Amino acid sequence: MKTIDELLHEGVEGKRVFVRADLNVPLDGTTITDDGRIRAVVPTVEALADAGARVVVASHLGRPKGAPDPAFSLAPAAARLGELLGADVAFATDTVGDSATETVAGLGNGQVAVLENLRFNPGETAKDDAERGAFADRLAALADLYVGDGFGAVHRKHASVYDLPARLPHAAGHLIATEVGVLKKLTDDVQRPYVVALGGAKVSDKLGVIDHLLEKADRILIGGGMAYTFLKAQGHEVGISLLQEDQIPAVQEYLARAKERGVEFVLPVDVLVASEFPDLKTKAPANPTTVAADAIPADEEGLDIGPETRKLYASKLADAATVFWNGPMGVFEHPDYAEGTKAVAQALVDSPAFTVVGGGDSAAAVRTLGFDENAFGHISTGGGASLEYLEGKTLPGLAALED
Ligand SMILES: Nc1ncnc2c1ncn2[C@@H]1O[C@H](COP(=O)(O)OP(=O)(O)OP(=O)(O)O)[C@@H](O)[C@H]1O
Ligand SMILES: O=C(O)[C@H](O)COP(=O)(O)O
Repeated sequence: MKTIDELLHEGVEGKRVFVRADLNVPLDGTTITDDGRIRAVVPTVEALADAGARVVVASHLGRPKGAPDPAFSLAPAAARLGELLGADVAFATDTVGDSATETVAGLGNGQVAVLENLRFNPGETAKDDAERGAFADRLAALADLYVGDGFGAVHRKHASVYDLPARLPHAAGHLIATEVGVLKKLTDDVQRPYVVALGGAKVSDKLGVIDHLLEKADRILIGGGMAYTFLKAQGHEVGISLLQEDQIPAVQEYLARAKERGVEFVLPVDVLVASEFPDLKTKAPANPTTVAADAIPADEEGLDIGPETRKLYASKLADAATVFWNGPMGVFEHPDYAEGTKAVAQALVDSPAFTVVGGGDSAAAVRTLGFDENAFGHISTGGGASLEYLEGKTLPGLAALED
């Protein structure tokens, strides 16, 4: 894979360089609530601009339906990028239309522009190769070179991620190089004990990675909304907790395989429950109660791990040499259900292990709960991308940069 350093060495002055970033940041209206993904692409944009390139930054944001939708505009992200660079950043109000063409044509050497959300065009995410290719052709007309640096989106076979690099000389940016370097350590030469903490809500998305981790990890801690499918698979009632009934047989198979292979699976021993999901807007007190994990009342749902589980998980993380953590332990957005996530984050901060946090929500949780991101070994900008990398899948956006 050619690196951006090689590209810079060859010279980029006056060249139009298309940087595929992942500026898919959480927004509250037009306010960015966590700018981690924008900060992560700054070194690449800065290096190119300093070398005199005309930098065209492009990204998706959210999942608009292939047509312009102001709620998903990249304008706030473009403004934030300008603040971080300390420079004016031009903004094109479309992706391949007149605004994009004029904005790119107006760039001087060392200047930066951001295009509007790539997913406003149906060609970006089209399943049909020809439709994606036609959009990629139009994007290619805007640039001379391509730099892939949107690690969070490399698992998507989308026009700007997969088809465009085939049409332009290309290289990997600094962020992709860092992310791949760190995640490679977890797949190739991991230091043991290797402990994995998994939480969050998307059980079915994460089963693939558990399948893979059974071959790699020494211990797997399960929390968050995932825990209830595991508790149910062990024969416990889980009330009205998040449950993926169709995944129970797969989970049972994993629990059995873990036993055979000597991989320790750790499940919550107690949980915080309430009869309804908390109000995340008003954050009104939720008054949860603590119950044993095998005694969840029929009309209540589990929303965080309990105090005994917090202690247990901290002790199970304490002797690790490597930790990978994906997914919050509870509904951390509400203060009454943030303690489990805080306890795991604190255990990682206290640990001498090499710690990697993966997943958009987990990374945002770490920052919004007030932890210093430098206290972790690495905070990945990839959610699905980091999981699919660990699963050993071929990621279209990395494969496209290989040749
Ligand atoms: N017990 C629970 N019941 C319901 N939802 C929960 C529970 N525990 C955690 N969650 C929710 O899970 C969500 C995060 O899950 P998700 O699987 O998306 O995490 P992630 O892997 O960090 O992020 P992503 O994959 O989106 O990058 C949070 O919004 C949190 O409120
Ligand atoms: O948030 C993410 O994981 C990436 O930006 C990819 O977004 P997507 O899941 O909408 O493709």
